[in-house]
Amino acid sequence: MLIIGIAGGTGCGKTTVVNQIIEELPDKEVSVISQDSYYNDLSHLSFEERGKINFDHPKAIDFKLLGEHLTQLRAGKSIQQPVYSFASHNRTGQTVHTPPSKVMIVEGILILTHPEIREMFDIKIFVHADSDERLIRRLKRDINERGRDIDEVLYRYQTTLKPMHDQFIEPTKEHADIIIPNNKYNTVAVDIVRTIIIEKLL
Ligand SMILES: Nc1ncnc2c1ncn2[C@@H]1O[C@H](COP(=O)(O)OP(=O)(O)O)[C@@H](O)[C@H]1O
Ligand SMILES: O=c1ccn([C@@H]2O[C@H](COP(=O)(O)O)[C@@H](O)[C@H]2O)c(=O)[nH]1
Repeated sequence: MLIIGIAGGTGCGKTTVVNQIIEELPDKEVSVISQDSYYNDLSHLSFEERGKINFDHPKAIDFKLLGEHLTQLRAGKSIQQPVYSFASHNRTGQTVHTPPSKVMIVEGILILTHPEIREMFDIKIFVHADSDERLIRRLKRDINERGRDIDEVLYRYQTTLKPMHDQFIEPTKEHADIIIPNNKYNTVAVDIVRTIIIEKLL
């Protein structure tokens, strides 16, 4: 099994890059795990209380469960990946059956901050886009797809997102084996990563 970790600040294009990489690859051979699925279970809190959580701090992530799941997958066992709802800031209670595959891609803003999780990746990738570009993309995406308004996105950006990015996320770039510049769509980098994966699948 080859486990690839793909990190980078919000809006840098991680999900887009992952989708581009797997587009032409056989479904059964490559699976994706999103760090978003491993936000802590916040069912004990009200919607208002959940909305005040700092979702950009490493403590917001259930790294224990993510580590257990990666260990199970490596041992050839399937996992039940939780499904997360950005609209309700919580796990939905549903899960996605995720079997082990030859290549597992794990993507998320904070996945390279945790030493033991980092150790589990055979290849570590950091996707880079400038912060103004990321903010523009985040505004558009969160308003169109995640049920947010402009005030919510800008408030979160100023209070937690930017400080947490500078403190925790940007420094993990130094752990990366590959840095993908993604201010513009980067088909060359996507092709290179796909080639590495195809070699593993042969
Ligand atoms: N290279 C790019 N150029 C322009 N827009 C992009 C690029 N990559 C991603 N996007 C757009 O930016 C938004 C955020 O991308 P996404 O892949 O969800 O980022 P992330 O998963 O890193 O938060 C999406 O609406 C996506 O379509
Ligand atoms: O309930 C939530 C949980 C997380 N967020 C924000 O999501 C991003 C991480 O996701 P990306 O897809 O990498 O952008 C993170 O910056 C959190 O602030 C949220 O808004 N609500």
